[in-house]
Amino acid sequence: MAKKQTVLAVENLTKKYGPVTIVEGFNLEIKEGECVVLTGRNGAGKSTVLRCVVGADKPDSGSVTLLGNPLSEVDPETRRNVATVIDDLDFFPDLSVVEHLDLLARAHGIADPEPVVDEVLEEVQLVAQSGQLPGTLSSGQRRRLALGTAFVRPRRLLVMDEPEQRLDVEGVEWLATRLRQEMANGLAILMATHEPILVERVATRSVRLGVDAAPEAAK
Ligand SMILES: Nc1ncnc2c1ncn2[C@@H]1O[C@H](COP(=O)(O)OP(=O)(O)OP(=O)(O)O)[C@@H](O)[C@H]1O
Repeated sequence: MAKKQTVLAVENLTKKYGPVTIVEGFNLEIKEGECVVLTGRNGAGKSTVLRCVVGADKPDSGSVTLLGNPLSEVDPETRRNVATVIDDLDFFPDLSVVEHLDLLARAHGIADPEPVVDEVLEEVQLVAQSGQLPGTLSSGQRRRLALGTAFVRPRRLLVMDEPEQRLDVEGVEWLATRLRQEMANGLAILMATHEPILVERVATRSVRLGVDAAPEAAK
């Protein structure tokens, strides 16, 4: 069997805010088809790690490597392999749901986005809302749109911060199933979550951050 490629490697990452050390000496490796879940109490540093991984925040020391290239230096082609669902507030206010998905797909080189956009709209259950502007969606529908944007574009690594937020029970079940499919297709996933269903059904490994952190058994 072919050896699985390492998609993300984090080595010895340390991040401080002012004098306070939030994350110290953090290491992580995620290969294709694996999902690592970050758990821990509020303020433990989960989002901080994710922000450093996607380049939204700069670590004080340590390195983040994506598909073998240092994240700080990676070319746009490599960066395009990272899909993120960190926030669902930064939509274009004047673009409809379907226009958002279409734009995202085209921006990432999908020449004929219609089939994948239609499929994702169906899956995130926003067909009836496809012509609406983001500001008119319910909070759960906005989260569904944010998740949809990750699935209309090419991706090797998916980074998500509490993707379960504002999803209904069926939505969380759908997400768990969808993420398992993505892993079967070789996607690497890193997510922070407080949702036990995602930890139990999706995680290959969970890593607990913070002062109460204790090593957790690999599943
Ligand atoms: N820009 C910042 N300036 C100062 N402190 C910050 C900043 N961003 C985060 N922190 C602090 O870093 C710590 C970790 O925050 P982080 O958002 O990573 O936690 P988290 O584990 O994601 O928490 P939650 O489960 O509540 O989402 C917190 O104590 C927070 O107050």
